[in-house]
Amino acid sequence: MKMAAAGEPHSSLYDTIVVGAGIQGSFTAYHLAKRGRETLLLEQFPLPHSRGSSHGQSRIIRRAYPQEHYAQMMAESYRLWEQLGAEAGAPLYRQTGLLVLGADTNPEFQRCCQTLVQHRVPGELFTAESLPGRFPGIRPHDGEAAVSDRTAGVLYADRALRTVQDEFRRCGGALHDGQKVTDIKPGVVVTVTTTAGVYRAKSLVITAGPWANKLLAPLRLQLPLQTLRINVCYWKEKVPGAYGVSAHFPCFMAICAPHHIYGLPSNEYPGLMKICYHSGSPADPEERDRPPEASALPDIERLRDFVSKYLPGVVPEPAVVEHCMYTNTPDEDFVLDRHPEFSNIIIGAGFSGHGFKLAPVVGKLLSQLSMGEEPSYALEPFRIRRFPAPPPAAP
Ligand SMILES: Cc1cc2nc3c(=O)[nH]c(=O)nc-3n(C[C@H](O)[C@H](O)[C@H](O)COP(=O)(O)OP(=O)(O)OC[C@H]3O[C@@H](n4cnc5c(N)ncnc54)[C@H](O)[C@@H]3O)c2cc1C
Ligand SMILES: O=C(O)[C@@H]1CCCC=N1
Repeated sequence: MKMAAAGEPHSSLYDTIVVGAGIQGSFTAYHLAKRGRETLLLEQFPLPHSRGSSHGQSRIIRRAYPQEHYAQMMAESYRLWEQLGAEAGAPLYRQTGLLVLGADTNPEFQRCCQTLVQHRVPGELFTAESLPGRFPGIRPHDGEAAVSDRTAGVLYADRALRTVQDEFRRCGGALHDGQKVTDIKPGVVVTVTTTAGVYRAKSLVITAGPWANKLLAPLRLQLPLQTLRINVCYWKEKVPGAYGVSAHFPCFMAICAPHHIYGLPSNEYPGLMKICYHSGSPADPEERDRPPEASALPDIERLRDFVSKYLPGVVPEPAVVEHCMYTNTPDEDFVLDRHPEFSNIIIGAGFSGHGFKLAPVVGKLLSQLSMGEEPSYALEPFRIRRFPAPPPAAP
C-alpha cells in the first residue's frame, strides 16, 4: 500500500476521502483502511474537540430497541466493539445492564420487550411492585413496568473515538485534522479543497454531523435535518456511589412524552449520575456556545421533576451541565445513502442522538457503499428518498 507521511503532500489519487472525524467518519475510515483502501480522513478542528456530537466520556450501548432494524444491527455492533477493544488492548465498554421504563400499555415499551425476546437478549420483566425490590433506587409509578437488557452498558466514548482513529492510522490511513473542507467538486474523481490543500479521490464519504447540510448545499442537496443543542446534565447522589457502577446500578431509558429521559450510573464524575433529556433547543453548530434564552430550557425543568419523582436518592438540581449536538431527522432514523445525483458521494447523517453504539456497523455500511459493494443490511429505513421532496425554490 502506498503511504504518505503525516503532513506530506499527497499528489496522487486516494480511493476514498472521508469528511468529518466524529465517531461515524472515523469508523468508516477504519473499515476502509482495514480493507486496504487508501483513505484520507479530514477533520476541521484540531483533535480531540468538543464541538460536535462524539465527545464526552460515556454513551449507552443497548440491544433494547423498539425498531427491529436497529436491534438486528446491534448484534454485529457489539462484536465489532469487542474486536476493536481487543485490537487496541483496551476495553471500550462496561456492562451495566439497562432498564427500559414505561407504562406497561405503551406501544414503544411493548415493542422493546418484543425485540428483546425475539433476539433472545437476556433480561427480566418487572412490575411497578417488583422493581424496587431489585433496584431500590428507582421508584416507578402505578401502571408502569420495566424490562431489563442485561447486555447493555456504557461505552467509554472519548477512549473509543481515540482508539478507532489510532487503529485507522495503524492500518495505513491518513488523518489530517485542523483542515476544514471548503469546497467539493463532484465527478468521476472528486476534488476536495480544504483550508490547507487540495485532494482527489475516487469516492467521498460525508459524515459531518451537525454541519452536514452546510457541506451538502453546494452539492444541490438539503436534508430535513434539525440541529439541537443538548444539555448534558450530571446530578449529585445523596449517598455517593448509591447509583454507581460499583453498586451495579444500571443505565435506564424512561419512555416519556414528548421525549425520553435516560440515565447512566455514576462513574465518570464520582458521586454524579448522568441524567439527560433526549432533546434540546434548535441551534446552528456555529452558535453552539451561545446559551439559549432561559425560557427555552424546559428540558432541565422536566429533568428536575423526573429526578424528584423517580430517583429519591438523587438531588433534583443539576450539579454540572455540559453540551453536545444532536442532528435529528423527522423520523429519527439515520441517513445512510448515496447522493441522488453523484453516486460516488456517500452520506452518513442524521444520527438523531442514538448513533454512537451503532457506529461500527454504520462505518461498515458507509465503507461498503463507497466501495460499490452490496451493503450487508437492507438500507430502506435510511434512504434519502423516504423524505418528501422539498418544494421548488421560488422563481
Ligand atoms: C448528549 C449526547 C448523548 C448521546 N448519547 C448517546 C448514547 O447514549 N448512545 C448512543 O448510541 N448515541 C448517543 N448519542 C449520539 C451519538 O453521540 C451521535 O449520534 C454520534 O456521535 C454522531 O457522530 P457523527 O460522527 O455523525 O457526528 P460528529 O461527532 O459531530 O462528527 C462530525 C465531524 O465532522 C466534522 N466536520 C464538519 N464539517 C466539516 C468540514 N467542513 N470539514 C472537515 N470536518 C468537518 C466536525 O468537526 C465533526 O468532528 C448522544 C449524543 C449526544 C450529543
Ligand atoms: O441511544 C441511547 O441509548 C441514548 C439513550 C436513549 C435516548 C438516546 N440516546
